[in-house]
Amino acid sequence: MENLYEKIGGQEAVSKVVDVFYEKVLADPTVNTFFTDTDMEKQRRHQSLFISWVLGGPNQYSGKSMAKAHEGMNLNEEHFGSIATHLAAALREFSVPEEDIGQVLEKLTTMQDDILHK
Ligand code: HEM
Repeated sequence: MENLYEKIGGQEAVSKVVDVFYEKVLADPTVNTFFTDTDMEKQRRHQSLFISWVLGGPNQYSGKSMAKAHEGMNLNEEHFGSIATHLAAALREFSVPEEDIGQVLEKLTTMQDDILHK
């Protein structure tokens, strides 16, 4: 991915995107029940570092692998679609061009097999 991380505005901007993303996730009954026992502050921190790396920024994520992080959740395509849609919508709110959003979604799709049915 050409450096979308820099284009968006670095770590600070990504953190704002992630805040908006989780507002949407927590308001969505399709997926919010998975997060009832989650420490959302830690989750936002990890997700910010992870998304930064996805966008072509520094690799500072030191959390679990995607398979490990979602182990025992038995997530399906619908769950994945909701999460991806909320991330796309959050990026859109920060005026990220559709073409760039498409690239992010493509990259997330490559992780689908690691995340689902675990
Ligand atoms: C695009 C797909 C996804 C990405 C990139 C992603 C990314 C992440 C990351 C980085 C973590 C943190 C792991 C850690 O702290 O070590 C995590 C944990 C988690 N994710 Fe995902 N995730 C995705 C899809 C989903 C879906 C579809 C769901 C459920 C609907 C979900 C629910 C959770 C939950 C509940 C946690 C654990 C929170 C806890 O430790 O309590 N994720 N995910």
